Amino acid sequence: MSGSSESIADHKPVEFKENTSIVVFGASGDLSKKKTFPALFGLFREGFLDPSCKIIGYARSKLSDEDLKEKIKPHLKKPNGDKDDEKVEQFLQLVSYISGPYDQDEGYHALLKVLEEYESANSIERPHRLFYLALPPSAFVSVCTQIKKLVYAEHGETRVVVEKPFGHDLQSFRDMQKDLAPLFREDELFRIDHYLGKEMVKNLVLMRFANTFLNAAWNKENIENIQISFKEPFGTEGRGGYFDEIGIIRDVMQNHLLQVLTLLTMERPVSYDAESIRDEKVRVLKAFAPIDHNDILVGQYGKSEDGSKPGYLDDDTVDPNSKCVTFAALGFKIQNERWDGVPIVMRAGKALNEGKVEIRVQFKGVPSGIFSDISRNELVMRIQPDEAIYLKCNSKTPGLSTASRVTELDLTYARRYKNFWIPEAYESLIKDVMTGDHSNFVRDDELDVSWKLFTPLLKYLEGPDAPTPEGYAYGSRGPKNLTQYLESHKYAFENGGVYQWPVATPDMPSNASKM
Ligand SMILES: NC(=O)C1=CN([C@@H]2O[C@H](COP(=O)(O)OP(=O)(O)OC[C@H]3O[C@@H](n4cnc5c(N)ncnc54)[C@H](OP(=O)(O)O)[C@@H]3O)[C@@H](O)[C@H]2O)C=CC1
Ligand SMILES: O=C1O[C@H](COP(=O)(O)O)[C@@H](O)[C@H](O)[C@H]1O
Repeated sequence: MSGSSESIADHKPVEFKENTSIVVFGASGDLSKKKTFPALFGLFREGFLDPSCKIIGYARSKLSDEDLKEKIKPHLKKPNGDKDDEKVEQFLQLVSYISGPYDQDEGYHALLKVLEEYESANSIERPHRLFYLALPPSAFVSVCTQIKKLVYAEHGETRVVVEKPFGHDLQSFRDMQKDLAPLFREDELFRIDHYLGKEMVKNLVLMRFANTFLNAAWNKENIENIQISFKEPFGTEGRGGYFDEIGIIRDVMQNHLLQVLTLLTMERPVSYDAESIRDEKVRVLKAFAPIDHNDILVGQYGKSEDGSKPGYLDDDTVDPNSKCVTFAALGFKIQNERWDGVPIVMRAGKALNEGKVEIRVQFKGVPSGIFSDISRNELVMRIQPDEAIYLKCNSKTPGLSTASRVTELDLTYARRYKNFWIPEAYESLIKDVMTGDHSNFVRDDELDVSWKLFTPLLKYLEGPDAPTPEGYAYGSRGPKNLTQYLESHKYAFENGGVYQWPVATPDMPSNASKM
């Protein structure tokens, strides 16, 4: 493992602008169509992808250039969903397709020919080649081996982007890393975790370290508990067979949510550069206590209450006795000076009552005395949908009443920032690859520590003593024991859960806490 600041810092990144070819492996697939090409289009539309670039789709499927263009075209839209036909046509001019195998030389010879033709036609001496692997992980090593052997830019710059999953557990991650590490320098590899490209996740470092009031209170003395929650309103419909081997913990917790948690809990990096940030993320991860198998709540969804939505086990591709976890709440403890004793809950579920990803930081209550039954402050950072940060605080009810009530300091992006382009996660991350900025990509040693943390839990949940997941109805909040689980981690549901965000007008002053 490299994991060292020197290896990347020593190599000053060049920006990929002109002289750039982008090869999308797995171009016939789902990710390419829905995310990779639309993100390249978004960057092109916004002027961040040089019109002199060449974009080549590569996959085994026998497609023509036109077939690929037809496949991706419906997904090339403006952020508001409108079409921009002129821009789409200009973008598609840059795109072509090569059909070839992933593990044999022939397709790569054809690819090299196209790359060299483009580079010589444009008198490019130091080519920039970006290879994006929108492929299942089983193909990563063959493709990377062939890239290195046949299309690596010997006299220019090569960057390789790989998608999660980075292994299935600690051993498989290490095996994959052992195969990939000799091929590329760590600064040439970009491991995408698309949550790191989300606007609110990118805001965490700034919010925490550029605001004295937050920074000063960000510790066990002031924070009662932390929750990171991921809710999706749909099940694994049609993907059950795939999901059965993965489960919700591998799908979003070991990667996306853990990234959020490390950014939320790490110490102040010495600078904003990629290695300083990633060093701190690794440092805090090493302070995580092993996940306690008795401090988890796992669930699997059944049919919706009205019977209209199928349960997880109704999928024909799923083993009828599967104990696959589609909902999990996990308790974390960080054993360092800042966080010792603060309960942290990460929870994620499919087929829930809504789609939402958010962070909740609940502060300690104020001393009793002048107030009775006053709510805690709670900072909510909503990652999606509709980015927002709001701080629930106590304030006098306006008017004659002196009663306290919960209100909020509210930064809702859509209200605060008008006509502002907030890039999609993949747009933002591909832009980072072009500039050579690794801050929002996952380093090898981060993965090693995170797999070390999660592998024992996964082995337990997939082993002979695995608990049977608690059932919950499709479209519900999750397992019935969730509320009790959260309360046992010191989460206080204020006013019995009456508070709704946002509430603009005080309508129930009689219910508010008395001073
Ligand atoms: N889809 C999504 O929204 C997300 C996907 N990812 C990750 O991105 C990667 C690609 O995902 P996705 O596009 O959904 O995957 P697909 O299953 O659509 O595969 C992409 C392409 O890879 C080729 N392929 C499929 N199976 C194999 C195989 N066993 N061996 C070699 N090639 C194969 C196929 O192209 P052909 O046969 O033409 O060569 C296919 O079109 C995966 O690692 C996935 O985990 C990450 C986040 C979200
Ligand atoms: O990686 C994955 O993430 C998506 C959720 O991503 P989001 O950007 O839509 O929040 C999840 O649906 C999928 O199962 C998982 O593989």
